[in-house]
Amino acid sequence: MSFETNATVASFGGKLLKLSHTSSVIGSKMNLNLYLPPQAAAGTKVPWIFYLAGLTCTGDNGAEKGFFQAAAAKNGVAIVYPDTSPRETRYDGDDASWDFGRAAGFYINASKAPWSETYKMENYIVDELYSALPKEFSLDPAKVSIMGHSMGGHGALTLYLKYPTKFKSVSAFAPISNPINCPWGQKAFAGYFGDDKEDWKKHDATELIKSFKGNVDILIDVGTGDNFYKQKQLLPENFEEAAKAAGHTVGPSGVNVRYQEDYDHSYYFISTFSSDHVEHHMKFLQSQGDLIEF
Ligand SMILES: N[C@@H](CCC(=O)N[C@@H](CSC=O)C(=O)NCC(=O)O)C(=O)O
Repeated sequence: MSFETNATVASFGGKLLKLSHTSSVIGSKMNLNLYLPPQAAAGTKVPWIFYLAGLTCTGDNGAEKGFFQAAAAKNGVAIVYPDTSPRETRYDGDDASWDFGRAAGFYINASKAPWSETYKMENYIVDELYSALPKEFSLDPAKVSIMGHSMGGHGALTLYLKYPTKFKSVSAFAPISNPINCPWGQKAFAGYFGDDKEDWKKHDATELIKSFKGNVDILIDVGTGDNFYKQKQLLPENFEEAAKAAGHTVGPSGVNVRYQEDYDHSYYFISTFSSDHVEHHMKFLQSQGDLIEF
């Protein structure tokens, strides 16, 4: 597979590539952004982090408003910003609401028709992009981490917990932490999987942490002024409680949920803490080359 580079934008000494490709998993064209830090220019294979965006987003939201590039350039790490759903194949009702269908792919492989034909964002991330990107760009195939926001935070947590050997570390901003028990998740899972709630549990971070045996050094930030948190769409406490009951450490160096006073759900919140998240991942992704200060 090859990626087409539609634009190259200079950013913090590195380059943001606006890419498209024909996805064999999704079955149509997909767009994404890839930030390559200055250290990648010399051909050094740098570590990289997926940033999974939330409902209504494309790969542009995080790249334009997350402020990840400053910390990524300093630490010599690349950031991949995929899209949030298939775009070209259209189904009845895919635009009927902003929390299901287009731009709401939930990073799962749908099992219910018609979504099951193309809504395979899980395989798109963990198989296709995971293996194709390092073949074409200066990325180390063995040093990959994952983070995300809201629906993308659910994606990051669940993909890490499902595929712990693929990702060195995970973090999340305001993640949907227990989708089977919140309105967003219940709507999406009923639509993409049908009514078997036992099946839903396989895609729920709070359920997955109960039987997870690996490393749980997970950074999560949640704003106390986040309206979606107040409306109980995020439920981070359920994730903490399940982790604790399963014997995992809750707190620094464990499941570390930081409740950030007054912050909301927006990219003002994400950009405030984005460098903390890059630094968190760098504990697990050995830094390449010297730090660069801007
Ligand atoms: N249209 C909605 C608000 C949608 C929204 O807030 N989306 C968030 C992610 S929510 C969970 O996944 C987002 O990241 N938006 C893009 C942005 O750039 O802020 C409404 O009307 O409430």
